[in-house]
Amino acid sequence: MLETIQVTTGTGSYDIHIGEGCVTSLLNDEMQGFLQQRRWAVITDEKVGACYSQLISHLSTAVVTVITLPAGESSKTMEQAAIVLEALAAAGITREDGLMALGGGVVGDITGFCAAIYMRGISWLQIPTTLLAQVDSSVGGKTGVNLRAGKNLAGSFYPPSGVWIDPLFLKTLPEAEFWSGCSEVVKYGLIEGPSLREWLVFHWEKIAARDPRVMTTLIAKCLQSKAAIVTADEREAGLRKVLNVGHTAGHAIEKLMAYRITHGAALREGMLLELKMARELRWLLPEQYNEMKVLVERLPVLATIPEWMPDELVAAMKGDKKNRHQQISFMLPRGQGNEEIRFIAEGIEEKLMTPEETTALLHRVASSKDI
Ligand SMILES: O=C(O)C(=O)C[C@@H](O)[C@H](O)[C@H](O)COP(=O)(O)O
Ligand SMILES: [Zn+2]
Repeated sequence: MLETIQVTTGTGSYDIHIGEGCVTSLLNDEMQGFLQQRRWAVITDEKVGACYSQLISHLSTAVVTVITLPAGESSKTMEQAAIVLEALAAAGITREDGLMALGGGVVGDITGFCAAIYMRGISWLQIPTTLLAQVDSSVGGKTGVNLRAGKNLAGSFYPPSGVWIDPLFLKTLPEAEFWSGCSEVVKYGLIEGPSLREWLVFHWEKIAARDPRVMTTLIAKCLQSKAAIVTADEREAGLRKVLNVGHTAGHAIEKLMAYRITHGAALREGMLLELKMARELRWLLPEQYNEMKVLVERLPVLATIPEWMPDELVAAMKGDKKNRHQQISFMLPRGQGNEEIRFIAEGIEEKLMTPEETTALLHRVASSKDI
């Protein structure tokens, strides 16, 4: 059984297919039909390539080359993208062919970036194998690489022509990668409100056990949320910024840790820090803050993160691409009493705080012990 969710944007529309075994069992006729439409260059990484070498060799007769990247965020660079582009040219990939990203978020981001610029743009396909990529980064068309100055600073919006999600890939995912993806899941819980949060709490044990049925529903819930947001605002002019909850602080932590920790490990700490900012501003009632914090804290601590000097955090956040007018931008939850909690881009649209006030708040929150 395949579930299909459509993403429609100004640049066209594409389908996200979710189904147990839709890739790993190679039984799905629709997927086979899709793959026969053109020749493909598969882009993967060392870990996925080693784990799924048989699958890759049987994927399709239309696969003409396999390009394998070193695993991990530290390979999401311009240098690595240049290596991929040269390999595509050497393999004779043309505009009529396509790139197939088989792997996690790093593989997807680099593949999409290369697809956007190779011969000024060729078709590409996402086959995400990690939870993080399945619930988040494979959808929405954000592609890119990191620069020394910060995370995802070079890239483009370049949607794939299709996304095929097989929850059975999660069976072989290392524990740390699994929980990294769960950080993005919890992020949807914060954005979507109490009903998704209650669903997550109720199913937490089954999620932790990677129950395939529950994981399929979970992925669909997250992507229904993301598809609606991206359909309404592909280019992140407004609404889409909500997907960056916890990310201003999270990206700064990743950068300060030289990308040696997972995105989800940093996101967990980033969400806690940003929730705390909202509490300090009294934008959340104590019980609202607690309910959200307790959900984030269900995630295991995935990395020992040093206690950052607030100055270092502020300096790292100053490079965030969401910033405007010297102002660090955060997506903070705001709710009063029984009012629905909504996220606002602090300091930008509503001009709620001056840059100095934001920095002072960050100092207060980052230097207090109970982050
Ligand atoms: O799709 C989006 O939009 C997101 O912000 C999803 C994030 O979870 C993801 O980490 C994204 O890559 C962050 O993008 P950036 O624009 O903040 O670099
Ligand atoms: Zn993210």
